Amino acid sequence: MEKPVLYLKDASIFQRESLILSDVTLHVKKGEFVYLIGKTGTGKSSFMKTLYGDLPLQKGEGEIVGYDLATLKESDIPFLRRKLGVVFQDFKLLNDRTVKDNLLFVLTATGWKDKAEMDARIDEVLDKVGMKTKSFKYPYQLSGGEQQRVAIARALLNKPELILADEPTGNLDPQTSVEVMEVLQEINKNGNTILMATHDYALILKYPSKTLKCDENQVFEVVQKSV
Ligand SMILES: Nc1ncnc2c1ncn2[C@@H]1O[C@H](COP(=O)(O)OP(=O)(O)OP(=O)(O)O)[C@@H](O)[C@H]1O
Repeated sequence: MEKPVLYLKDASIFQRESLILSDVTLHVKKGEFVYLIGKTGTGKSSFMKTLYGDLPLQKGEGEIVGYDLATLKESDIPFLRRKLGVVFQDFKLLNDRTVKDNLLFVLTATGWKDKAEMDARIDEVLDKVGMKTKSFKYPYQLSGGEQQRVAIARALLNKPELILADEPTGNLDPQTSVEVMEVLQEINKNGNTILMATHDYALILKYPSKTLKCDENQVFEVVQKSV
């Protein structure tokens, strides 16, 4: 059996001393699209932060893209993040540079050297999200949906083993949310594994997939009907 991209066993998620989620056990396999849902404050962001190394896993077992979360060191975090693509609600693009330069910044920071290879990779990821013709624009010249598509392209640059998307449609109107979701669906069809935190139930109904729910300090899988 192929090793899961992510697994947690009896894991607890804390914010300082407060227990946010306890006894979390789950697997995400290569190629899956998994939703993480739950009301505001139930711990979705804390859960995501633990996965990308922003919060330590203090109790239980966890492995993500080959990294042991319980023994993760500060110095491992940049390497872990290279194997993950993280997408945030507020896009987090650098406003003082163009789309292309936003992506070049990441490639340079992650050790790419060859200019032609960098250009080709940028073209490739922008093409995947339908933004190839806008590489010269500044983020503030783009709509929210376009900015999020650029952020998704940025997440794809280093061919991540897992994409973590924390409320990627949270700042977008319903129509634009669907457009961004179409991009994520397409990427998933091409083999990318995606874990997406959301409270947009309309999207889940439109694009049904495995769904984990945070509630009362627990995470459990729900069947679509009871979402
Ligand atoms: N930096 C922090 N320090 C202490 N407690 C925090 C911190 N961040 C979040 N919390 C608490 O942890 C709990 C879970 O918050 P979290 O942001 O993970 O929830 P969420 O489900 O992602 O909510 P939302 O949908 O509003 O982002 C909340 O009770 C919150 O008050």
